Amino acid sequence: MEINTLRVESSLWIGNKRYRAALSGWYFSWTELDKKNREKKTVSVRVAEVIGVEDGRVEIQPQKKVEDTERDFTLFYVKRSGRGSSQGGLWSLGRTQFTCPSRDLRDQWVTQLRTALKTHSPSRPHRLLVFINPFGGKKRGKQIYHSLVAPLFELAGISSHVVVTERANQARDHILKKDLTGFDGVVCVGGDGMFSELLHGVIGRTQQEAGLSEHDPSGVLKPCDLHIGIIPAGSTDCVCFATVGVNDPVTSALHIIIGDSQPLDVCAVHHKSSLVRYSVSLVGYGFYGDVLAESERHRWMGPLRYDYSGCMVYLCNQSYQGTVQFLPADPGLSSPRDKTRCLSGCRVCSESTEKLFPLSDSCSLYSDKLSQYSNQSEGEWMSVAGRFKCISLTCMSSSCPKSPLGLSPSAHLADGTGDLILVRDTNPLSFLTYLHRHTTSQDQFDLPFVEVHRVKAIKFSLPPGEQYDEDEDEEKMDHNAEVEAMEHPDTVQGGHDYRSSSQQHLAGTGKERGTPIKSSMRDFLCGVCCSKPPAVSVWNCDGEILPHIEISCRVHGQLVRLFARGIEDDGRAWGLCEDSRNCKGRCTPHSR
Ligand SMILES: Nc1ncnc2c1ncn2[C@@H]1O[C@H](COP(=O)(O)OP(=O)(O)OP(=O)(O)O)[C@@H](O)[C@H]1O
Repeated sequence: MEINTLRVESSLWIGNKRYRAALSGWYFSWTELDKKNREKKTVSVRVAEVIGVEDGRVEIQPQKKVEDTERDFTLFYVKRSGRGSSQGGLWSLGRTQFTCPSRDLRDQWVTQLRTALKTHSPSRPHRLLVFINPFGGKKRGKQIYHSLVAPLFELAGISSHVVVTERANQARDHILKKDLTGFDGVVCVGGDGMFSELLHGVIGRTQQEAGLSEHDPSGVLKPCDLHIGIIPAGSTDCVCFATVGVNDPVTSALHIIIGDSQPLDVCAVHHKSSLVRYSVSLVGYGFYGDVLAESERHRWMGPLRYDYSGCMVYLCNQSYQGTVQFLPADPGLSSPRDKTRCLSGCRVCSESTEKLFPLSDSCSLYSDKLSQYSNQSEGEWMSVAGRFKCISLTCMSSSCPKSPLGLSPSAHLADGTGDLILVRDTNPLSFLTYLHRHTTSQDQFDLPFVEVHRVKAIKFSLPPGEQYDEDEDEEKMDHNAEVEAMEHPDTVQGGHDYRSSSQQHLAGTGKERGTPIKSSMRDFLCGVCCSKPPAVSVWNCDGEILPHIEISCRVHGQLVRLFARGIEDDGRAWGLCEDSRNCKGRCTPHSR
């Protein structure tokens, strides 16, 4: 065996087959040899994707079994198992047992592989703070973590501190208030609601420590160091799907272990001068707000409630008046209709990093950076007024299993912009065409009543003279919450109320609401049976109803980092890119 810093090579056996194994640079590979020493098939594993190397013959599933045979070692690594299927980004744990000619050689291989791992994969987490929502999705959070994820963390030498939540917002409060020294990241086992708790905790904590206010709508926020990991176990896992490409606990655990890092834009939503919420996927008014408000009344239906409510709200055929002002993003960088996809290693996003943080050198820590627009000139605001079926702002494609290309197929995860989609009032059939196109590969923006803009910020206001009395409604809302508590004491009990638990957490405002569904807005379905349709809708902010209608939103480029790498291009779904100016082989054109 030749050992130097560049290359390690020797014969190894897998079962009774002989291989030539080599560790060189970034790869460990083994090539099968026949009796005449001719090379057959080669398997190559990136060192950065090796999960662990163990002495002996080791199994970890269904439970850990170690047979400490002295000439064997076992390699665990990331295996891409979904190629060519609908599960493009699916990863599993690969395991290969090697037999060496001698014990000495076995020890040398194990040492060299472990050293290579440290050298080529320096940003792996060592200690994680894990929050499990025991009630999320099908209530399998604890089981998913302990049976699928914890054994992988143990194998990779990651120590984790686990908190099983007992109330809504416990994870957010823990991150905001407790000592987090020594943790390299926070992980949630749950759905989008749990992710949102971690998002608010991590952003709030970072701003607190930097002495920055979150309430100034045009303020600068500091990007967060602490990475967020998502183990999908909710009824809606859209953020996981949009950043990993698949909702699978093992795939997400493997991304966390190898220390993948995906920056993510975050939209801060303000009402006047106070922060309402942060969003990473959808801030939507009209149809999407109404569907959420309606679905809250049918929680007992489980995930089916969204389909049911979608049909009901569609039948109501509502539209709403308002004025949307927006600050366009630089059209020279990218456009929502350039037919590219933001995939792993996206060039538009990496070029945006230099633009977002021009003063920091690429090696410096994110903690030294402040998010964009701190001192850039803002550009000119534009304005569109009218009657809309829906108004949506999304910071990512918002793809999900039901809509594989998403709300805005060419949106980017980390370019500091969001896509504003305005769907003007139209007849029910045309609106159905718009909705249906989200489930196919047809262009939903290629319709005369739809416009889409890539933006840095937006403001929404009601028409002059039709200002909505939010204060009065808030009073009604509080009153309603009290009435509801009296009528249903079993469902509205302090912190243990699961039904109301997925509601508003207003980071930093100190204001938490009993129920966010405003009394006068609840009746929007009356359009079906009575003649007076409601004048206003509600905002759906990543699956939560906002307590305000007149809001402003600003996109903060790359404000947080996830343990993910974006959707990997499996060369199947999107075809090949040849000359698109923006993608250069990274953002490939989608199949339209
Ligand atoms: N122990 C708990 N009891 C009640 N609520 C909790 C608890 N832990 C977390 N929550 C809240 O539950 C909400 C929903 O959780 P999560 O997103 O994990 O599941 P989900 O099934 O996808 O939710 P939803 O159906 O609302 O999309 C979150 O907003 C979170 O704040």
